[in-house]
Amino acid sequence: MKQRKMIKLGGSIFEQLDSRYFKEWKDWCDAGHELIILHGGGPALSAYCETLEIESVFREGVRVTTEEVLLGAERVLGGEVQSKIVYQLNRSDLPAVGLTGIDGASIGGEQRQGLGAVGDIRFVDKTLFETLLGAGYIPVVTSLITGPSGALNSNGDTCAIAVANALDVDAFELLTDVEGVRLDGVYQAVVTREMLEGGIKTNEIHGGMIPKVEAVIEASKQGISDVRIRSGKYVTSQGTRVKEETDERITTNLSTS
Ligand SMILES: Nc1ncnc2c1ncn2[C@@H]1O[C@H](COP(=O)(O)OP(=O)(O)O)[C@@H](O)[C@H]1O
Ligand SMILES: CC(=O)N[C@@H](CCC(=O)OP(=O)(O)O)C(=O)O
Repeated sequence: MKQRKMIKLGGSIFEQLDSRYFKEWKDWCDAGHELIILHGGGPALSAYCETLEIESVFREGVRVTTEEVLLGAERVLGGEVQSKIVYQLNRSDLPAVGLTGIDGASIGGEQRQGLGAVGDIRFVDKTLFETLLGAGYIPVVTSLITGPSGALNSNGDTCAIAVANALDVDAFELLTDVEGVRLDGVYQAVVTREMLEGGIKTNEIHGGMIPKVEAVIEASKQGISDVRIRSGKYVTSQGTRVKEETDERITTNLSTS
């Protein structure tokens, strides 16, 4: 049966992504399944800001987005980063189309108070994504969304789970620069939602890992069966899988190479 997978490609990883992922995705698509990619680009945006001597300020992993930072986000996330990803996919025989949440007013929201042009997602209109998927394309989306008076900057992980929910995906995978979620000092192969919530409370899960963990908790609550945070550096990494509530099996092996 045809399955649908959402991959969130972290900005921390896309420059060092294991090229064998393209083969994994090609095999997935060749088997008749569908793929949608949502990408960030936080480090590239911070580098752009540094060049212009704009300070990058984050509050709990969320970038304070002044008007000049927003312009940078449009240039860097929707421009430079996205075209590189789309180019690489096309070159790997994976037909990709780059989009933001402004295209087709596909992702919309409200401005969050106190952080400048940061957007909280209120709706996802899946029409454009479904049209592209139905025509055999891989939508490659970044987390700029439609606000009441222009573009707003959203967190990539939060955006990924919102789109994944709207598209009713079967698998939700976040690729980042670490091999999974570290709890009690160890990268975990399988975790429960309770373990993740505990890790946020104790602060062992912090910074950019917080929106990822919140996204996988939400994915698990929505009943998505295959939910994981995985290293983009090694295609062999199985990462951290969120245990299904009904699944009693515990996997202990965590492989990276
Ligand atoms: N408990 C944790 N386990 C793993 N990584 C963590 C944890 N807490 C914080 N992190 C940090 O989260 C980072 C990944 O988040 P982020 O840099 O935003 O990635 P991305 O650009 O892929 O979205 C890791 O590099 C790591 O430093
Ligand atoms: C509001 C907010 O924080 N937006 C993020 C969007 C990019 C992102 O999420 O990039 P990663 O996937 O690399 O973390 C930012 O400006 O950095």
